[in-house]
Amino acid sequence: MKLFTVPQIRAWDAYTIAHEPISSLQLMERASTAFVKWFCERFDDRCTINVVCGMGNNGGDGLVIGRLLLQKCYNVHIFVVKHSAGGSADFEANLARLHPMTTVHWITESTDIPHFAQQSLVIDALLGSGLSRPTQGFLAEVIQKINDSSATIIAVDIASGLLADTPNALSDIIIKPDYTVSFQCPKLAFVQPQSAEYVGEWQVVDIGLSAAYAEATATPYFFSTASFINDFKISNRRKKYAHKGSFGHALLIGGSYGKIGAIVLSSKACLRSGVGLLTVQTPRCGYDILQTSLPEAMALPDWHWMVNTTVPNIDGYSAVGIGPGLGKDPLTLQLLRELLPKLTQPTVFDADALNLLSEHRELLTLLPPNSILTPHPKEFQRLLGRPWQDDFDKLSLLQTFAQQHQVIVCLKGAHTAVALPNGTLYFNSTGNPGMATGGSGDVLTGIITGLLTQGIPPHQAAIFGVYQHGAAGDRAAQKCTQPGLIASDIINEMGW
Ligand SMILES: NC(=O)C1=CN([C@@H]2O[C@H](COP(=O)(O)OP(=O)(O)OC[C@H]3O[C@@H](n4cnc5c(N)ncnc54)[C@H](OP(=O)(O)O)[C@@H]3O)[C@@H](O)[C@H]2O)[C@@H](O)CC1
Ligand SMILES: Nc1ncnc2c1ncn2[C@@H]1O[C@H](COP(=O)(O)OP(=O)(O)O)[C@@H](O)[C@H]1O
Ligand SMILES: [K+]
Repeated sequence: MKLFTVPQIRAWDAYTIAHEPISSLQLMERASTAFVKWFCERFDDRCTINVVCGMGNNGGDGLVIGRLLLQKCYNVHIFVVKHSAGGSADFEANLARLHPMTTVHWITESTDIPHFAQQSLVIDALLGSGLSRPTQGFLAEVIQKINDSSATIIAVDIASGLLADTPNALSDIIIKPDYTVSFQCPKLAFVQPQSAEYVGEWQVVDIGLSAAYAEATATPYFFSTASFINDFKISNRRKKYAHKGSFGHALLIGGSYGKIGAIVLSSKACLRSGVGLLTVQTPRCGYDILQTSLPEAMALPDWHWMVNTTVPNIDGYSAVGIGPGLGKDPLTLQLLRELLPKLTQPTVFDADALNLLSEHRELLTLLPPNSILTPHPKEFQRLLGRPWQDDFDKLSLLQTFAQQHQVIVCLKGAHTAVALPNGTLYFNSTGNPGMATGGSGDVLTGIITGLLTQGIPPHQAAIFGVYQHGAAGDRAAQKCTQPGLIASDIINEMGW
């Protein structure tokens, strides 16, 4: 799914209105109907609902939502914050439609702000994507009062005061919703850690904006949904006469004394991704551990007891993964230095392989094009050599890094962002905080190395691998709960 900026979404609305054709008033009705459908599936008519509206089209949505809920016999109170002399045309039209049904409570000064009771619901329709400046005055006071209440808050389209495509100032006063129900496509802010408290649990509802516009409009941002991933057509079917040679031979290099588990986890995940053969280079202290815990893998023990030091003969391997548990010993650095110019096969760099690259930045120029790097935010900061100002700055640095080095970077975390060498970014839709546990990233390295080994092109291996890793994590969390989840559970749930 493509992610669009606010100006693009506005153009998308206008294109749909012109080409469907549909009036903007009807489009508002359609959007609000989609919201109400979502709402009624979750909340019954025993609750008290406060719809708090502004005077733009987001407020217009609020008025329609209020009317539709009244028609469904919900207990609805409608408030309008008078932040400008007149409302948008669609707001005014819907205000007129509401009058025979109920009284609208106008908020014109601080003393008009109601108390929102603990058990009630607040539908936030103050400001949407038309936010043009920070909230102030009694509008900000209303937001503060809603946030201070214990009511359940549901934002219409986007939380009032939250900027969709650019960072907010720390001092901005913004609704902190429990849920955001957004129209047609997620906003960029929804996949940034810094906006988390201003988004809550979010869901996109389809309001039937033009498919032709979406197809024709370019964007660097994508959201990897199930249907998007299915379009890759990466099959889980194996041909009847397939043999182990049909699925490639992976080489994983990693582990050091005390961190052999990391490379074992990667190895297990690599095997489960479907590779024909797997060879694992570990220091000698890892030999018995690997052979015992994973008899399916072949071991290539380094002469050194504690760390990897030897550049293996990489001829014949379909793909390479290096880093989990690797350590940063000077002898291992030497290995990496000598390995880099020899690599002709697709390669994944993770963990200490990335840290060594950060500490010896001249090595970055030796990365083969389309290599896949899988840093967590701290590792990415080390690769950059400097911190970022905010999440949007981070995204732009990520795009630039991928373009400059012609590599694929999977910046891990909730909504892992995969940056391609052409500057596009794919935000992942799967995964859960249960995966914030040691070894989860090692599993990802094994999965992506395994996909590369089977001949899947690097950009697909990265996006698909990240998606499937999160999906396996979601299945694992269903079984073990989020706190109970460990990295091995992700491996046990792998399969596509
Ligand atoms: N057909 C469509 O387009 C559809 C649109 N849809 C809905 O429309 C929403 C976007 O609507 P919108 O563009 O009218 O913007 P919205 O956020 O309601 O506010 C704009 C008003 O607020 C004002 N204002 C801004 N910032 C302010 C501040 N800090 N403090 C005070 N005032 C402030 C601003 O004033 P101005 O900047 O002009 O001075 C203007 O008067 C979108 O999120 C979705 O919910 C859906 O129905 C689907 C169909
Ligand atoms: N809150 C979260 N939501 C979704 N996925 C997460 C979350 N926290 C961590 N993950 C995933 O778990 C993995 C953690 O990787 P990493 O930090 O490298 O762990 P390790 O080094 O212990 O293997 C990443 O793939 C990341 O996307
Ligand atoms: K809103």
